[in-house]
Formats: sequence, structure tokens, C-alpha cells
Amino acid sequence: MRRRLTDAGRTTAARIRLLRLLSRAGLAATGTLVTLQLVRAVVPTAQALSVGHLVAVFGAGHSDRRVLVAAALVAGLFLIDHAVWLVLTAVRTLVVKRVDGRLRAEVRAIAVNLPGLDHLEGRSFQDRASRVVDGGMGLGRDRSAGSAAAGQLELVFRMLSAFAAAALLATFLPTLAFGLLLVSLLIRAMLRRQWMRIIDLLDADTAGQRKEYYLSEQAVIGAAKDVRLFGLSGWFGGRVRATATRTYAPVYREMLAVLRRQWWTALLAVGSATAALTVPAVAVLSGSLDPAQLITFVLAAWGVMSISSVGMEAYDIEYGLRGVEAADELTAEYGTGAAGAAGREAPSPTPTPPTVRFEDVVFTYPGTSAPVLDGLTVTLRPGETVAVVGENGVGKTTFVKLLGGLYRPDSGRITVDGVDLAALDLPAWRRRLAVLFGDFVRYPASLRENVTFAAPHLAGDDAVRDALDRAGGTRLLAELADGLDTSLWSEGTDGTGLSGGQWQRVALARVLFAVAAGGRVLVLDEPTAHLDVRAEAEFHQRVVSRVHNTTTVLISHRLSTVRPADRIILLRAGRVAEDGSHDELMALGGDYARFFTVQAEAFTVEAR
Ligand SMILES: Nc1ncnc2c1ncn2[C@@H]1O[C@H](COP(=O)(O)OP(=O)(O)OP(=O)(O)O)[C@@H](O)[C@H]1O
Repeated sequence: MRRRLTDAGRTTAARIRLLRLLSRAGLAATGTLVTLQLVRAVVPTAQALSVGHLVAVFGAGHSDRRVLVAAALVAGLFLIDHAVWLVLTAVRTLVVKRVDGRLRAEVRAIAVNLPGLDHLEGRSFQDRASRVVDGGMGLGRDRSAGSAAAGQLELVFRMLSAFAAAALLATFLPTLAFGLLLVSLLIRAMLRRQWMRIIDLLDADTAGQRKEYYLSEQAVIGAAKDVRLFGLSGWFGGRVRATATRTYAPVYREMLAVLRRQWWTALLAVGSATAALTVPAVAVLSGSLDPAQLITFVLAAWGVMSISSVGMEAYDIEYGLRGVEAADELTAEYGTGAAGAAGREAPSPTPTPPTVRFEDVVFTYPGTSAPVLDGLTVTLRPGETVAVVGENGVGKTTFVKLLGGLYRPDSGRITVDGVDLAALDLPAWRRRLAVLFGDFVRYPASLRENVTFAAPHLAGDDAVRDALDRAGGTRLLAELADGLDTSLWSEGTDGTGLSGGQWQRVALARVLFAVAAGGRVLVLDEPTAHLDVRAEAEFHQRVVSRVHNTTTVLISHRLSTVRPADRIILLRAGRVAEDGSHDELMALGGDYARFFTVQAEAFTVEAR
């Protein structure tokens, strides 16, 4: 019993929450929607009265003019109802889109402003965010938080309409009015309980909800080449069918089960309809009601009983409420997305590179058990070029992510000029970093923007051209029809598609631009992976040696790329295994020397 009451309380609070959500659509749009719903709510009662009035004046043999006016009133109400419905549909769409847009913007703000990646990569964050952002298709209908809010408003006015009809009926038959209202609400509650379980089933299969993703994102755009060359269209089709079957098979089973359980509601509905017709009819026969009143009260009874049906708005509410709850949970857990309280400003806003120390750092990715970094201790001295090498998966990129404050160590600490990174103002620290990740982002934007995104405040095309030149992108710039204005978003704008190597030069230009804007620690993770042999050979001279007054961290499997570095650090088992210049490590005769020899031999064999 107590649980029922708690559920009821939660449901009421959720429904009020939905109504409050409507304010996000703006006063004018929401006000118009409320007004239109109000008109539609009173129309059935007005129709019952007007039809009764028409029958009364017709039966009393009044003049043609009075009959015509009464008939015009009936027709006018039908027309008004229809016209209001049309406008309401359009205004409702506007309100739904606005509410959804606002909620999505809030979730985007939370996601973008989270200081690290650990929450963002978690399954629970992603599921909750996709619930808010994606909305979804429920039983063939677009459903979202916005449609839940509009649906809740619709339900309020459906109730109002039924109560208005009951009030009219109560003027003559109060017991019938009360009884019909009670039974109709009971039927509605029973139906709602039975049918809403279907929304639970739909909601439970998040993998099923993602089935659209395979088609739209992967099969059509993302993996278009692979899908065709490997002939994977059958696999995609099968995958979509399998997820659809997994989602909908239990739904259809439940629908059949609900239909088989309709006896009680059907009996109650038949009983109500019989009472609604026979009680006024008996009153007519006994002479206490005339035929015109009979029509008015039967129509009013009909208006009361209409609330017993579970309309689409009930599904909208139930489905979209999950999105609203998910948004509330995200806000409760991560705040509103406003940038978090700033820590101390990164020390020395001077133009010199800092000393960065990893002190006995242990780090394990959330949701995994084995640490990737396990007692890593290393110092990056101001202005030196340090190469980080090691086998696949040893933790090189993880080292960079921790350097950027995207994750925090489980134990140990990272210091910048002696100050713990955890105590620093992260945005300020990140402005002093320029990081090129191996899986750099190809922004759907112009060439200029792809470079200046690293430091939008540094204006001037000369700096952009200089960064492109250092990254070996001058020829690319000359070839592009619209120069720096060329859109590099080929799918979205008919812009230019670049090759892998050309994109890498653009991404490299972006971080060099960040260095020009004040970045004092440059990190290049696999910067030559897509470059041709000549560009790779020129890389150190063209890029690294021209970067001054900056600490450079270079990660690469191509040991010829890292050879000229001041220091080379080899990671093994999450910590530094070898540390020294190329010559020192070759003399040491450890893993680095072995890897270098193997690569050099392979190169010599290829070159023969
Ligand atoms: N977001 C993540 N969640 C869980 N584990 C991760 C995540 N990112 C990386 N890992 C794991 O951490 C380990 C180190 O990955 P990392 O990318 O740092 O290696 P790497 O040395 O840069 O490898 P490579 O040379 O292949 O680029 C790997 O075992 C990887 O599977």
C-alpha cells in the first residue's frame, strides 16, 4: 500500500514536472497551446448543448430563422473544433521541438563541460544522454520529452472536458454523472496499467533502440567502403532484423496478452454505455425529460465516457518521461553544465615551458581491473623533446590523456612546476598544451576553422598559413579552389574530401597554430602515421626542430621519427623501462635497440 502511495506521489510529481517543462517553449507558444486545448476541451459540452437546443427549437416549431441560427451554431462548433485541431497540431509541433531542443542543449552542455572523459565513456552516462537526445520511435510514433510534456497538457484538458460534460449531465442526473465518471476513470486506469507495460518493454532494449544507428551511421556513411568491399549489406540487414525482433517480439506477445485480458474493461464499458442510454430514456418515458434534453444528456454522457480510452498522449507521456528523468538524473549528478569551479591558475603564465612530473602514477580505466599505468615516474624538462615508445596498448596515449587532465591518477600525482594538476585550473592548463592525437578529429568545417579551432582568439590568416606551411600543407592550400575558406565537409556541404595524409597535415597545422598561440607543451601522437616517405623523412627538420621554447612529446612506432629526440622513453608494463638518447639506448642493447634494429633491417630489405 505504502509503495502504491509512493508511486502515486512520484507520478504526480513527474506529471507536474512535465507541465513545468512546457515553459521552455516560451510564453507565446505555450500560451497559445493552452488556449487551443481549452477551446477543444469545452467544445464537446457546447456541442451537447447546441444539438439539444437545435432539436428543441425544431420540435417546438419555431420560425425558420431560429432553427437556422441553432443549426448554424451546431455546424459552427464542428468547424471551430476542426480548425482548432489543425492549428493545435502545428503549435504542438513547435512546442515539442522547442522543449526537446532545450533539453538536448542542456545535455550537450553537461557532456561538453565535463572536465574528464571517464563519465562520458561510461555506459550509464551514454544511455541516459541518448534517452534525452535521441527521443525515439515508440509504437510507430516519434516520442520524446517534449511530446511527453505536450501529452501531459493534452491529458489535463481531456480530464477537464470529461468533468465539464459530467457537470452538465449532473444538472439533471447527478448520480449517473458521478457513476459514469468514476467507472470511466476506473476503466482508464485499468487500461493504462495493462498497456503501459509495453513502453517498459520497448525501453528495456537499449540495443534495439540503437538499430537505426547501424543503418544511418554505419552502413550508409561511416563504413561505406568496408560494407561494400566486404559485401556486408546482408550482415547489416540481419543485424537490424535481429535487434528489431528482439525488441518487438515481447511487445507483440504482451499486446496479445493484454487483448486477452480485456473482459473486465469491456464489461464495465458496456455497462456504462447501457446506463448512459437507458437512464435518460427511462426519464423521457416517465415524462421528466423531453427528447431535446435526452440528446443533450446522452451526448454529455458520451463526453464523460470518452476519458476511459487511453489516447496516444498516454504513450507519449510514459515514453518521453524516461527522457526527462534521464535529463534530471544527469543534471543531479553533473550539475547544469556550467564550467566547474576553477582551480588555481596554471602557474607562471610566462612564455616558458613548465616542468611536468609524473610521480609514481597508477591509473586504471573505469570499468576495468588491470592498471594501464603502474608506477609511472617521469619528468618532462622544459624545452626538451621526449619520445615515448612501446608496444601496442602499453599506455602511451593514456599517458597523454592524463597529462591533459582527461583522467585522474588512481594514485601518485602529476605536477606542473611543482603544483598538483588536480589543483590547477584545467582550462588554463589546457591552453598551455597542444595535443595531436593519433585519432585526430576531422572537423566538418572550413580549412581555416580546422586550423584555428586550436586557438580561436589568435586571429590572422598569416598565422594559419604559417602553421600549414610548417605542417607541409602549403601545396594542399594552393590546390583548394576556395583556399582557406574551402569546406572540408564533403558529406554535408559538397565540400572537399581530403586524403588521410592531407588530413593529418591539417591536424598537425592545428597544433602548431596552438603553439603559436602560447601552447608550451606540444604532444604529437603518431604524427607521421599517414605521411608519405618523404614527408616522414623531413618531419623532424620541418616540424620538431622549428618549434622553439616548447617541450615536445613525440609518440611513434616509427623509430626513425623518434630517433633525433633528446630523450627516448620506452614504456613496459605501465612504467618506464628504458630512458636515454638514441645512442644511449642502442648501447644499452635492450628492447629499444632490438626494435630499432628490426625496423632498420626491414627498411634495408625493402630498399634493396
Ligand atoms: N577508454 C578506455 N577504456 C578502457 N580501456 C582503455 C580505454 N582506452 C584505452 N584502453 C586500454 O588501455 C590500454 C592502453 O591504451 P593506449 O591507447 O594508451 O595504448 P597505446 O600505447 O597508445 O597503444 P597503441 O600503440 O596501440 O596506440 C590498452 O589496453 C587499451 O585497451
